[in-house]
Amino acid sequence: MEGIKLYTSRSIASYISTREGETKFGEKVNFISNLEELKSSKAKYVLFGIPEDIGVRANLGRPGAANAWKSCLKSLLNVQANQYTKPEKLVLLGEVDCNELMNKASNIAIEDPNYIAKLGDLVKQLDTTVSQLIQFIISAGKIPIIIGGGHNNAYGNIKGASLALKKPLNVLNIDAHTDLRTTEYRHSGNGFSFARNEKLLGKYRVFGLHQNYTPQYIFENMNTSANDNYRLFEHLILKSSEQIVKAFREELELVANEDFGMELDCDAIKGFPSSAQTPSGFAINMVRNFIRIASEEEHLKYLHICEAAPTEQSEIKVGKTLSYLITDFIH
Ligand SMILES: N=CN[C@@H](CCC(=O)O)C(=O)O
Repeated sequence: MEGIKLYTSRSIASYISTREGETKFGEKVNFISNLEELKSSKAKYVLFGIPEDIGVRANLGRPGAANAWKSCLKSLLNVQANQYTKPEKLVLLGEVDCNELMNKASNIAIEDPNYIAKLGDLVKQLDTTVSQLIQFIISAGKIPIIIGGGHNNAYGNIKGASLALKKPLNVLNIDAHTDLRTTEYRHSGNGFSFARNEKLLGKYRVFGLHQNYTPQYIFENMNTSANDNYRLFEHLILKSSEQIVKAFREELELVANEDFGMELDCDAIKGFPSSAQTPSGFAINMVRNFIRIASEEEHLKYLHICEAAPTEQSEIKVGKTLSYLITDFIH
């Protein structure tokens, strides 16, 4: 398959700070030298990154999501390998090679009247690689964990999973936004619209949607849709932690009786460095609960965490948060 950079223990060695008497996550994680090896691997989960923010730029958002994967790796590989973190359950696959597409995106002048359309074409090319990779991993009987990148990659995830399973896929999305925008061009705000139009998406639920950032036409479409629905963050604000967890479990029940994908847009997390950062949202620890609860579902087919956009100052916070979420998921 083209467009994938596979990692080896050597290629990531410089990220690991070893310590005598201790074993780090990066020293115990599994690697593969070609994709076919996944089929015989004992690991249940396959982790890879998509270091791009082309879809975010095409959606006029704040770039930076391209750096989330590197921040994640730097932290994750230095987590302790112990009875709780379980690196042996994971294949560290590598990354979708986004260099060429990112360079092309940077060479499009923002004054170009077709700026967004041209970025959208690049997002479509990325969609092809992401969907092929997801289809391959799920067909091999593994659960992909995808670290974005923009939320545009939800489309590739859903398409790949749907092709592997030969049916539309349910999705639960923890997100401040629906990403059901109109479909003139591909970008990070319309991955679910494209998946819906192409009949790849089954039931779609958005958990923690922010009323301030959802256009009225999207509310109207969702209110009349048999398959799309949402729970507003504003309806959860006054609830206790137990009630919020209960609400999450209720949402999960609505999708998890069939195969489903789990999406987490980091802009749902309060004050988190992300493409559409907001001061209001779920606490990190609450999101850790959500991921752990979801991970127990037998029909869960993938986890996608996207739109984290670290700066130099916030790199450690982002990397550690993503690492917690990954280890919570594979525990
Ligand atoms: N994936 C993010 N989608 C949001 C972005 C909002 C923003 O950048 O402000 C959306 O299109 O609504």
